[in-house]
Amino acid sequence: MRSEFVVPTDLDTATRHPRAAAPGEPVGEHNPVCYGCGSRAPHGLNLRTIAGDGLTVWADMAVTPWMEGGPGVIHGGILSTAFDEVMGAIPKLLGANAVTVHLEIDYGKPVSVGSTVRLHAELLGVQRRKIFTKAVAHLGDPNDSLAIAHAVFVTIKGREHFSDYVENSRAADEYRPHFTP
Ligand SMILES: CCCCCCCC/C=C\CCCCCCCC(=O)SCCNC(=O)CCNC(=O)[C@H](O)C(C)(C)COP(=O)(O)OP(=O)(O)OC[C@H]1O[C@@H](n2cnc3c(N)ncnc32)[C@H](O)[C@@H]1OP(=O)(O)O
Repeated sequence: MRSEFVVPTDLDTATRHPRAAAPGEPVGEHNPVCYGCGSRAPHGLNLRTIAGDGLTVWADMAVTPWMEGGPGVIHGGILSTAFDEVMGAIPKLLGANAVTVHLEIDYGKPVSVGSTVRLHAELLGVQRRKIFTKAVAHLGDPNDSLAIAHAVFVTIKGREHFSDYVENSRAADEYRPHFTP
């Protein structure tokens, strides 16, 4: 599948954080009301991302009727969200808080409503605050991909980054104590 994503050659060393989720364990939600991973997000994807070996993660997503775009197939934006979410778990394996600055998707085949898609993401490299990732969506054979995604995440200081927005959160009452000086 065609992709023009470029990863720098002068990468930093990247290692798994000693307290990162062990392989086979859930990486955990970064916000309980997150549209992608939040267990309390009423209309969300509720994705449960699992740590893989090394700097990899995976998640399964059942493609349900509300996800429809073209007749009988998933909307590309939903798949894009799922990719963003799963690749967004890679910084957590590094012990970092990070947000997406760049996301691109190559859609290779339609994804049927009723199927269960596996999304498998890996770290491509780290350079300063930038974290480069790749993910593949497939139905069981990673070599037979439905779509491929690439993303760049940039590390942030969570408290500073979200302080102007936290009052808009559904969970503002829970967050507010962490943001009060
Ligand atoms: C105690 C309680 C605390 C609780 C806290 C909660 C913890 C939760 C933690 C984590 C939540 C994760 C949530 C994930 C949700 C799923 C993923 C999403 O949907 S994320 C939403 C969409 N993304 C955004 O809203 C980002 C918007 N962008 C920004 O805010 C800024 O761009 C920011 C802060 C990320 C960077 O801005 P700068 O001013 O700090 O830094 P500059 O210098 O511009 O960029 C740093 C490096 O990144 C490169 N960069 C920037 N944009 C790039 C791009 N589009 N493509 C490639 N590289 C880019 C730059 O070239 C620079 O690289 P060089 O080191 O100089 O080489």
